[in-house]
Amino acid sequence: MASFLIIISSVLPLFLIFILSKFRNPRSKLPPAPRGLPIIGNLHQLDTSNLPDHLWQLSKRYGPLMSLRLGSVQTLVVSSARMAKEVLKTNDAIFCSRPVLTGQKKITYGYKGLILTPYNDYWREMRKICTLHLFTSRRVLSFRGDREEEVMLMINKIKSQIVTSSSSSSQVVVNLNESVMTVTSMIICRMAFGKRDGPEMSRFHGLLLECQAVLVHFYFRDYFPLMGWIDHLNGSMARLEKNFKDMDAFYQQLVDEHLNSENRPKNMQHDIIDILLQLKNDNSFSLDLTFDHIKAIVMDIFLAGTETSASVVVWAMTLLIKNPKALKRVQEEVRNAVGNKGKIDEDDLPKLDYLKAKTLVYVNSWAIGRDPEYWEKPEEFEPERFLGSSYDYKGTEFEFIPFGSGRRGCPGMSIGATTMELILSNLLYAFDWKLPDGMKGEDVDTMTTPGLVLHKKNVLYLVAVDNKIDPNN
Ligand code: HEM
Repeated sequence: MASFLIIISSVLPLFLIFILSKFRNPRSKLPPAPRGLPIIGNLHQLDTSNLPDHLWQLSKRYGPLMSLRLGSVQTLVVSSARMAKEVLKTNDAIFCSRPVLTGQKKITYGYKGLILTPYNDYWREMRKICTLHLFTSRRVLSFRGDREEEVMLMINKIKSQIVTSSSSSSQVVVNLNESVMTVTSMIICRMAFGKRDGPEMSRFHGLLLECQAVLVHFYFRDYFPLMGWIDHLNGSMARLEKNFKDMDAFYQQLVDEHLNSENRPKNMQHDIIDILLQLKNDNSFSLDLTFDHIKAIVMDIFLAGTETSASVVVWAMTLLIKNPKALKRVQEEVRNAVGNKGKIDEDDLPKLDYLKAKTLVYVNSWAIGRDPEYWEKPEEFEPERFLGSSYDYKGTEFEFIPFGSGRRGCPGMSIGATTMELILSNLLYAFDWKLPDGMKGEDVDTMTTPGLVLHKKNVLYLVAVDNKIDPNN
């Protein structure tokens, strides 16, 4: 049996969607399901404009374990903490694999990475390599300077826009999605290959966006095996091939630069490509690391690490601007914690209890996070519920699993959590935030777009008002 967490969602640890074997026994008993059509099953019934909400509504009718048929693929949808525990803990070994899908197979060099790789001996060895060498606390700490520097660059950029804008009121409208996405991808670029600037980097960001699109694209062959020819006819396969070739050429160039690194000072040779090249030379694992493995892991880190953290911050700002009381409280906390220091650094984060309770609450907004068996007033934005409570997000409490759980749980949790807290706290520290003229809190929507990460559908534009604290203090 294969399983797959379709939505690596920083925002909505909501529905665990598991794809069962395409070749299951047709007489086996499946959980309740909406009635589907021959051949396409339930595909036509899925409202992808807000899939989590739609699945949640369906789960109220068909139960916390519901089955859906997507073409020839039988799928289970898990929508309660109790069922999540059954799947992720009791039956973790059965459900921790991933399905083989066209876009993912191609982009991951035939599953040479970690995230999308089916559960097998290869995955186990790869997970060991990553856990022992890429995601240790020492390694997370070694990238601290990169994170802090990039966050301050973002804050300074917004400040400079305020200065250069013609407005006399020290404020500017900020596209939060863009600002936050830029800072998270710069942090990951520096971690992964030690640089952030240059014309090839802006091309890379375009390629990465296209890569995410081809990954979640609907390929007929995945759901209707006899109709794979349509993927050629409609250009999907050519588009996938092109993106793979472009990404591969970009990564190969980086690997080559790292191999010819006489010009790079030794103390700068600590990015992920350096580490992987070193491991390749050491030859101390049962699998022979090739350049394709290295490129697949770098790909994973981009796919797993960029949009997740960015999306969390955008959702957090969305909920805060809709809840002025919570916004005021969290800003007071952040500013009281550091006074006039000028910025929040990573040493300050442990002091920010309310900020953490806030970043916890938004990941808690759908299905499992709305399970009335576990949560009082589950749909209300109440960061206070996490204050002084023992909830953590490490996957041991099944009513709350933003980073997944079990053997496939997120190994980048610590990097992800630190990055999002650092960005959010500095945005709240440096600026007062308000809605653009004429808008009210209720006008800010919470619609989502489906994908590897569940993003806010419409861009969040907010007005940043300079709080006159000098970040370069
Ligand atoms: C707020 C940020 C993040 C969130 C919410 C998040 C969430 C998740 C989730 C839900 C999973 C799937 C777990 C499962 O299948 O049970 C996952 C897997 C993964 N994440 Fe993260 N993640 C974040 C940041 C990061 C970062 C920064 C990195 C790396 C630098 C990373 C690397 C990975 C990898 C490699 C996997 C695959 C693990 C495997 O399949 O064995 N994540 N993440």
